[in-house]
Amino acid sequence: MSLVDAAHKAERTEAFSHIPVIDLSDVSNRDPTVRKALADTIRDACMNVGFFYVANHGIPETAIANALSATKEYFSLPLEAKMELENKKTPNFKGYNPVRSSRNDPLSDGDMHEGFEFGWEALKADDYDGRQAKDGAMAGANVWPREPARFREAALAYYHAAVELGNKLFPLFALALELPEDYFDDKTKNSAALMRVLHYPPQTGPVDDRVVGIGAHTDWECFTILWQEPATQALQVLNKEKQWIDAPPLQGTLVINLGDQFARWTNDVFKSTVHRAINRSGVRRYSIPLFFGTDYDVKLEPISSCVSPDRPPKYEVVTAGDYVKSKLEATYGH
Ligand SMILES: O=C(O)CCC(=O)C(=O)O
Ligand SMILES: [Fe+2]
Repeated sequence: MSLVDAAHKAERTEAFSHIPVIDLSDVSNRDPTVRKALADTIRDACMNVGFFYVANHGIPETAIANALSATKEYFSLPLEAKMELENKKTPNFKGYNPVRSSRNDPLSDGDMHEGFEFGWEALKADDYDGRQAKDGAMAGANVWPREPARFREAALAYYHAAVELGNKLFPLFALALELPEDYFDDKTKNSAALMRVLHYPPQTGPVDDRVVGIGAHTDWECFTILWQEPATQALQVLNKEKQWIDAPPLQGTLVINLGDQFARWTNDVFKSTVHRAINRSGVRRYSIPLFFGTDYDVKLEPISSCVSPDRPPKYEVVTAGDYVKSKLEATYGH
């Protein structure tokens, strides 16, 4: 069955009611049969849900624990200290955004979370490899808080581990789209990956739908690798019946969800699914998404096998950088 036929079939099947779990133990296995089987499972999730959990993802628990403890300490600083690096003062919104300053859902009254964002940077500052200089419209050096002193190193160590995982997933996404495994290699040379650490204060009592942790939105890049705090339900994913399906944290897993760049490349064969988060748990919640995009100069043109006479191109062609920049400006620039 062609990709387009498979997409049409998926669009006719029942709305999803749970998020699948995919075991990544074989992510580096070179056996073509094993890789094809893994890619098929990923393809089903990408066409039907746009979200899946990954188990045995290979990111060391210590990298997660260090990033989390530095994040908690950072967010516990006084607001004035955090506001020194407010993201509106930096090119392309690197740095800190306070509670209610972002609108992921343009119709909302501001997201009930604070965050801190940064992009690619070598772990050792003197290993600068020039990648940031290739970001064009999205250029903007990272900024780092003075306190806690270990924040930069802990956050970047996790960032690099997540980018490494992302680099292993691109060949499987290519295989799932019946493309050569190296199809995305020349489009992902500069690691256009943005990471955010997020803190959601608890919202108790009646919650106004216009002020939730993060309002209903799709992500903008190819895919997101999301770590969410154990034991705290907050993330919800919208199915085609407009039902919110809970995506609770599952022990030892990460969530992978597709974003708009993949939806545009694949003419919606891969789904960029709407989601939101609401923290009604009564305690603070933290999460760490890494948004892995294509290089900012790449044009988001539909892949030919995802277009047919009965599935004409759905999106106008834009470059990845212009797309992400316009979304950043709409989300923070008001
Ligand atoms: O915190 C979460 O679980 C979701 C975060 C998210 O959707 C985002 O930052 O785009
Ligand atoms: Fe998101």
